[in-house]
Amino acid sequence: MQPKYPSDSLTTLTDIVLPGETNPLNNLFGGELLARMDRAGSITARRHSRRICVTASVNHVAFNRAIPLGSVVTVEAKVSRTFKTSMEIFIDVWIEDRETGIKSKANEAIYTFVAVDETGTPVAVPPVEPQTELEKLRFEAALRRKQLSLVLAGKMKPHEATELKALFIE
Ligand SMILES: CC(=O)SCCNC(=O)CCNC(=O)[C@H](O)C(C)(C)COP(=O)(O)OP(=O)(O)OC[C@H]1O[C@@H](n2cnc3c(N)ncnc32)[C@H](O)[C@@H]1OP(=O)(O)O
Repeated sequence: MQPKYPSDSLTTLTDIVLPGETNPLNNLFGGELLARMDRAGSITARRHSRRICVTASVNHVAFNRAIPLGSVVTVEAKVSRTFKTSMEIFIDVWIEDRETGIKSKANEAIYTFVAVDETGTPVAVPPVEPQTELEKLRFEAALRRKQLSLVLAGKMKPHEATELKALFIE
């Protein structure tokens, strides 16, 4: 299969935070942000693979900054690495200052999607070729994140997670 660039399937969703989407502190509810990230990530996975894609795992989420009511929130989803049938999608979340328009990073997350056929059976996806320095860094680290996710899900034995183990051995 022909490799694709991360920019080929980049998805950017911009939306405002409405009163029904906030917690008692008037900040964006975490579950609402997870849903927005899942939507953006699944569109990226579908654009990359041109297949039906399902969320296999949420590997990491960092709610670093609260997002206040009325904020304009941009969710950016990019393929960071592909394996056989799965795709790691990196999500960056930005909020935009109302007066200056300057965007600052609020949160990030890493999701895994799997491409499937009409019966739900996993199918192969095209490789991804990172271009920028950040894309290359995220690509390099993705295998150990996959191994960690599989170990935590009980789908890989810890001793098989060679890339992950190498992190802890000088
Ligand atoms: C967009 C949405 O919200 S969809 C709705 C929510 N999601 C769902 O309903 C998905 C339900 N789950 C499923 O359908 C299945 O468990 C699947 C398709 C995700 C995986 O099916 P499995 O039978 O486990 O297939 P299999 O073992 O071949 O794994 C398929 C790939 O997923 C990867 N995978 C499975 N679980 C995980 C996990 N927890 N973390 C990382 N990767 C995983 C496997 O490593 C494999 O990757 P590879 O082919 O690239 O090496």
